[in-house]
Amino acid sequence: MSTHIEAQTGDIASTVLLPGDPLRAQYIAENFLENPTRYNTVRNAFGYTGKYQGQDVSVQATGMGIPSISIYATELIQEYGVKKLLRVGTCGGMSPDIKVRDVVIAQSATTDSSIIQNTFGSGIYYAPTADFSMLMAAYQASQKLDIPAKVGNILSEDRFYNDEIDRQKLIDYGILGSEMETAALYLLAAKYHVQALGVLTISNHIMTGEETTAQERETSFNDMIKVALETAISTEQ
Ligand SMILES: O=P(O)(O)O[C@H]1O[C@H](CO)[C@@H](O)[C@H]1O
Ligand SMILES: O=c1cc[nH]c(=O)[nH]1
Repeated sequence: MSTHIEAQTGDIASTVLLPGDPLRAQYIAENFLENPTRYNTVRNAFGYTGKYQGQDVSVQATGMGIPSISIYATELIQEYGVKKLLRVGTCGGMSPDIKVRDVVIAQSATTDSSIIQNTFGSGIYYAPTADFSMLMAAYQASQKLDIPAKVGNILSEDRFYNDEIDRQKLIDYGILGSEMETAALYLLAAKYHVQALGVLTISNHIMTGEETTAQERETSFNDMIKVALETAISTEQ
């Protein structure tokens, strides 16, 4: 048992999918995993372990934002020996090349969070980066499944409501979209020498105001989940 997860040692697989939303964790467990068992209800941050294609996979809700995912990622790695962490989250499109329902694989995660400065001090602008073997596996999985995926730099923003940020400049420098956790996940994976990747689905477009319907969200969420699960099992030792 860790501070925020009530699982026993061995209850959590070495590969874990990480949605922000606890109900998405439940949806993934109930619709994609065989024989899922729930190992965590602390704070309703549901966690499940089941089998996908015969291999153990867990799914743990992380909540919203860098402070919250940092708690779950740290406890999963340090207390439960998790080695592969796959965020499955929603993302607001920013680039004109990105459309709602697209799947985005986060090659790197720019951030306005103070975690970089708090970790390295001033003067170092560390670039949180995905694990290359997982990135490659996710891209190959998306091709195999015929789910087009865009790969690139995303923004992990500290604030959902943020009027001050210069979004156009970030778009000009190649940022595809904005979410709120991946930079911390990549930073912690580097710190603890484990592997991490963010696979995201574009739920809305921040610049155009376009939204997805509930049905479209379900389909595009399923695409993201399939890519993440295929990545989980293809990179399992
Ligand atoms: O859909 P999830 O995984 O929660 O991710 C995105 O949605 C939340 C904001 O609505 C933030 O957590 C953001 O990163
Ligand atoms: O952080 C997020 C996630 C989804 N959509 C947004 O606009 N922002």
